Amino acid sequence: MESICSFLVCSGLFLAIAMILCLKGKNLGRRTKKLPPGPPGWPIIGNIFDLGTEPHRALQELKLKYGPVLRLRLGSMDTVVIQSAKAAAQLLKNHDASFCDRKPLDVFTCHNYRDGSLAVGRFSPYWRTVRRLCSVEMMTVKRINDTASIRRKCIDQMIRNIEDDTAAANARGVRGEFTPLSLSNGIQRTPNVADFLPFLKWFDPQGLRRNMSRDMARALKIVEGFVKERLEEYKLGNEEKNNKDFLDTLLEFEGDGKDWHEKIPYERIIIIILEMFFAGSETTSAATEWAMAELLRKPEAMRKVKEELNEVVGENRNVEESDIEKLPYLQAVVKEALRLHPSVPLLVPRNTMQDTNFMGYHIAKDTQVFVNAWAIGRDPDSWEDPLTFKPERFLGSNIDYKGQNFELIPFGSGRRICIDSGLFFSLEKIMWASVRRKVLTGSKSASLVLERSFLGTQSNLALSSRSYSIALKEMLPRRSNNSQYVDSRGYLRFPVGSSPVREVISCFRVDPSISILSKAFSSDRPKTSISPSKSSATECQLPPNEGARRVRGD
Ligand code: HEM
Repeated sequence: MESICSFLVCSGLFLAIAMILCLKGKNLGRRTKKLPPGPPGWPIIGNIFDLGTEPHRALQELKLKYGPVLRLRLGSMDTVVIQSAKAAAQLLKNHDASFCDRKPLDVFTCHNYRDGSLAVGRFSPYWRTVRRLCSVEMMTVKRINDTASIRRKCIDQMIRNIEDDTAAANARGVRGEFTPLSLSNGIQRTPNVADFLPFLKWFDPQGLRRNMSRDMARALKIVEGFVKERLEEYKLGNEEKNNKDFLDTLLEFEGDGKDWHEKIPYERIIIIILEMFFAGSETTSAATEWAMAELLRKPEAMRKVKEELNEVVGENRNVEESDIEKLPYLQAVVKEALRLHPSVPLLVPRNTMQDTNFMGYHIAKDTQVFVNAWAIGRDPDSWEDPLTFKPERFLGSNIDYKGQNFELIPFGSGRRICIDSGLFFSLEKIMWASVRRKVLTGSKSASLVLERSFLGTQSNLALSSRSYSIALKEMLPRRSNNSQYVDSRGYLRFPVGSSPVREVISCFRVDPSISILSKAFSSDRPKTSISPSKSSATECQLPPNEGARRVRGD
């Protein structure tokens, strides 16, 4: 008996010593490997507070001290931040295969969203399959061109809706707000501490998973309606064989014999379609608003845009998408706005697939990676006079945002680059078509409030009944240049007759279906002081096949 006891004690001691040695060895290993520099962190929380309320800015400041490759510990999550064009090229070109995974975030576990998602899903055979389907079946020049007239129609419809909503709000003497999809509000505006401190996941301390679950359920239900209608059409034999769209492709897909060998599950198809809505709506509207805001601040650039439009398009017709090639200044404005205000300043965080030697530093598997596209777009090493809005810098330059020029990466680069920059361009073009239209006259007006959020350039659009004004915190340090437009609160203001702000608002919703979604989301939001007007109410009660037609784009 005694010998058994001493055997157990000895074994226990031996195991404990072995474990301690093992842990020490691991730490020693980490210490002997060169890690990127970074600020010291607090116990448990690490560097969470170093991010501040505007992480892209805080990180840019840290770059001054620690250089373009920075290491942070956010709770238990090792994080690396890339902040120069050179380092981004190394990461997204030379080491893309090691960094093309996404970090699984807690809110995306709701309704198994992550399993069906392209944008936040893990790098996997499923991801490869859906990505390929998007490139081959959706984001083709032909598909985008074929749907030009639909976008035109949608924009016209939106202008009407906005007019109705504004009129209704004015009649009631209230302020109306058009808020972006709350689905992404929830995700993007607030960092989730449960991602950094996994033991908090159970408690969901900020209620983010709960809110996401609620909003996601509603969104998925709406999109499921589209899918069901299409399946009904199949049953009735009403589908148009020659005019297949992306939803048809997803429903009919039966595997590619390579990465995926079966049909895509119904639940995942719904997630993919939903994702196309919200990945493309706020990004595009934020980019549009920033471009307009910069132009409003730069009357000279605005004048040039108008002159170019008048010259190429003339007074009497709307801009067509085919005009875009002949509008180099307009294209330069779009690039310049995206340089200064990338819609997703830190891109979508990557996750390291394996231990990697990156620019002489050891980056361990499962490290989260931010690429600060915002800081890179303002880096004096890449850009002359980086803080000035100067579209001319792109005239005669080959620099583009398609992922090959790492000083300009608002759409990312590499395997996980945004699936679209062509459609965005088409939408921008439509925006400019609206710019050309005469702004409504009269005493009614609106205020456009752009607020930075966690990721930096999410915006809130608000309509009021006094005058057009724009509050751009980003621009306030430079507001003295525009004193004639600055009010006592530091808001930039523009008289109704001279401002195309209303037209920008008309572009805020990319598609009526998105409008339906966002109205569904915002209807019970406490800050929303405008209730759906007659027009939006009508829109929410679509006839049975209307939703499906809209997704397809009839
Ligand atoms: C101004 C417009 C847009 C901007 C600035 C933008 C920006 C981005 C960025 C920064 C990423 C992450 C790239 C990376 O990790 O390297 C991304 C990914 C993505 N975007 Fe966009 N985007 C825009 C429009 C759109 C549109 C219109 C759609 C769809 C219709 C879309 C769908 C997606 C999807 C599905 C992904 C995930 C790709 C993947 O992980 O494989 N985006 N976008």
